[in-house]
Amino acid sequence: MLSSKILGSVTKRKSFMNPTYNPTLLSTLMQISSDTHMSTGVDAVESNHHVTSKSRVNDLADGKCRYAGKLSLFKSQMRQPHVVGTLSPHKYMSNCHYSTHYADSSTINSQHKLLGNIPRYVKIVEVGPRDGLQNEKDIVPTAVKVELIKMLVDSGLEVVEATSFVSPKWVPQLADAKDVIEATKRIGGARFPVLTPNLKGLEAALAAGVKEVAVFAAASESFSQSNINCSIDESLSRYRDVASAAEKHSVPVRGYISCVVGCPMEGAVHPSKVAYVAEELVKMGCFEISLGDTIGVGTPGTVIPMIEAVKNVVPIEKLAVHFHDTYGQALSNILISLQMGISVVDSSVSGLGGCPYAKGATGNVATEDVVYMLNGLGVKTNVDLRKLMLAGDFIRKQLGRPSESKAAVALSKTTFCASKL
Ligand SMILES: CC(C)(COP(=O)([O-])OP(=O)([O-])OC[C@H]1O[C@@H](n2cnc3c(N)ncnc32)[C@H](O)[C@@H]1OP(=O)([O-])[O-])[C@@H](O)C(=O)NCCC(=O)NCCSC(=O)C[C@@](C)(O)CC(=O)[O-]
Repeated sequence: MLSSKILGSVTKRKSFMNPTYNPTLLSTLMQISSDTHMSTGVDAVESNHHVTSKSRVNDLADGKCRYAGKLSLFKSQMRQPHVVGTLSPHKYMSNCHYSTHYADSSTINSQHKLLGNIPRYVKIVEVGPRDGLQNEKDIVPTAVKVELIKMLVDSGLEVVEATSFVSPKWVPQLADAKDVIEATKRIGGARFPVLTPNLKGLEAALAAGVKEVAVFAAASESFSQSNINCSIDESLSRYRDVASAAEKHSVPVRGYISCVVGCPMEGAVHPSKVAYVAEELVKMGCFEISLGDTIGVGTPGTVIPMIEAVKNVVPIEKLAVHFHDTYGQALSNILISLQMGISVVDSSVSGLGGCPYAKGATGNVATEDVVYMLNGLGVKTNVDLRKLMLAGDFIRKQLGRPSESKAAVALSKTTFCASKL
């Protein structure tokens, strides 16, 4: 029902991109595209290209040939050089604005129809230092983890999941959890939750001075066994103990659910299984439930029914989404989740990540890509994309491989050199 409300017009329209059939939608898309490109264009450090583009948008807004005009503007912007600079702070920290301004009232109306439910503010939960680095082949030095966390906080992220108090035999990459937490006390300025799989983990986290924890269950039995060595119900019983002990220390507990649409061993996961675990986690006191597509197989077609099932038992305000991007579906899944009323998104700088117990799963959706999309939608995040990219650049250099963020790669590349044209 809801899925047909949200997706109905998409699936029914044959000529989606043809202005003859759907001028309003095309106009919306062109506006988003042109504004998004404009935001890239604003980064054209030494050129005034963006000024020209912006005034042309404004001129076109009241013109008769709106669709044709915007189409040609879009095309011309696609051809235009965007000298976006490199990540050297000198060039990159220029006068960039990654925001979107809508001038055209007709597009605002159509946007309202398509994007009306999207929240004005989205809280991003940065999971790179934990979810990202837990999966690295080589153990990342503590000092690098701490510098990364510092840079992420500096970019404006208000929640940075720092590490896990799990068995170092299972996840040796995070065996330095205590030292990382000690260092976060000097950083301040954000919340630094950690994962705790049992009372032992909680006790160690509390002793280290942690102020917020997360428990992690699964909607698939096989994944629960391979990730935490117990069944779903056994894990829920452990987490009840963790939650009640945490409550005594006034420490908030977040709940994760892995494999919300698919499991690497069992295949498709029924939404009712996710709803069951979500309800139990809320009953034990979790303030937020993060719905994890651990292996990144979801599409809006499977994510919508899953969220519908969960929101029947858990208020939507308590839900967060956590998408991996294995199949390139993460941003579309995030967009649909926002349309359904969710306003908390987990992501990982530079697209780091994967789960050591989910073979083949690639990283989380890149935080840079999420912020870029949200900026394009005019949704506030309080994250400075330039500074975030510096954090991404720092960690990718440390790891010795390129960023998985499409936005970061595009924005940091000099794709054309204006002087050569
Ligand atoms: C849950 C356990 C501990 C069970 O592991 P187990 O082997 O069944 O536990 P055990 O109670 O038999 O203990 C075995 C040993 O571990 C020790 N131990 C036991 N607990 C702890 C602890 N907290 N901290 C430190 N040490 C601990 C314990 O003391 C003992 O040490 P030994 O006596 O052999 O020397 C283990 O399976 C584990 O640590 N698993 C962690 C797995 C993990 O971290 N996975 C990745 C995070 S989840 C994820 O990434 C998904 C998510 C959240 O991002 C969302 C998504 O995308 O889906």
